[in-house]
Amino acid sequence: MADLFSLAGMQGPARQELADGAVLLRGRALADEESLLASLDGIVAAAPFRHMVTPGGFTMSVAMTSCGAAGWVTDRGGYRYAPLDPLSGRPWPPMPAVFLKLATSAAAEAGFAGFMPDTCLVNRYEPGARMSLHQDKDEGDLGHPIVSVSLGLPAMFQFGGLARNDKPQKVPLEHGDVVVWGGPSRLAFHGVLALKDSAHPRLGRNRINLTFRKAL
Ligand SMILES: O=C(O)CCC(=O)C(=O)O
Ligand SMILES: [Fe+2]
Repeated sequence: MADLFSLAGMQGPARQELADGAVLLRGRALADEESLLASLDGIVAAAPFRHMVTPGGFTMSVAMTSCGAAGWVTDRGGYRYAPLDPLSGRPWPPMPAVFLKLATSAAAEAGFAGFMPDTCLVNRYEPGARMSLHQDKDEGDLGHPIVSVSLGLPAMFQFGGLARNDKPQKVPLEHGDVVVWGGPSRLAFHGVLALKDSAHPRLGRNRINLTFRKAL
């Protein structure tokens, strides 16, 4: 008999509350897979992935690009949102309609109706790449949630509390999963453990993460 678990690919319930204001929507992006990947190709052609440097001088293992009215950048001068891609000196590629529709509808499902992101950070993890525990706090108004879409290789997401030393839960994320956090969880510490090597049928040895935010 087809129950919720078999429909969700034996991964557990389609919707999982991680904390107050934080929801995992399993497989939520799968229906838009083809148009998301086609749009992604367009973004990367115009604004290639690059490994940026932290203010402390470390080169990030995750390669990044952005689309939308601003892009998240880091260099020796700090973290910030920039209206122009520093590589090209031109505006970032526009946010594709399918990106915006997925982000706004997933946010609404998670309880954040009216979310209107103006930036999407595109993260590319190759095997071994990781993102250490951090808070997203470079945005002007922390009243808006974050919508995070996972594509390609599976990863172990860490979702902690509001203090750096709160023990994070380990949340396995797969192709098509969407995590939304805001409200009381907006400043939750989170990160991604080093990506294990394998191959994804559509994205090869890569995990792509789309992080939607209202930055400006
Ligand atoms: O790759 C992820 O799942 C998280 C990315 C993230 O936390 C960020 O870009 O700030
Ligand atoms: Fe983050």
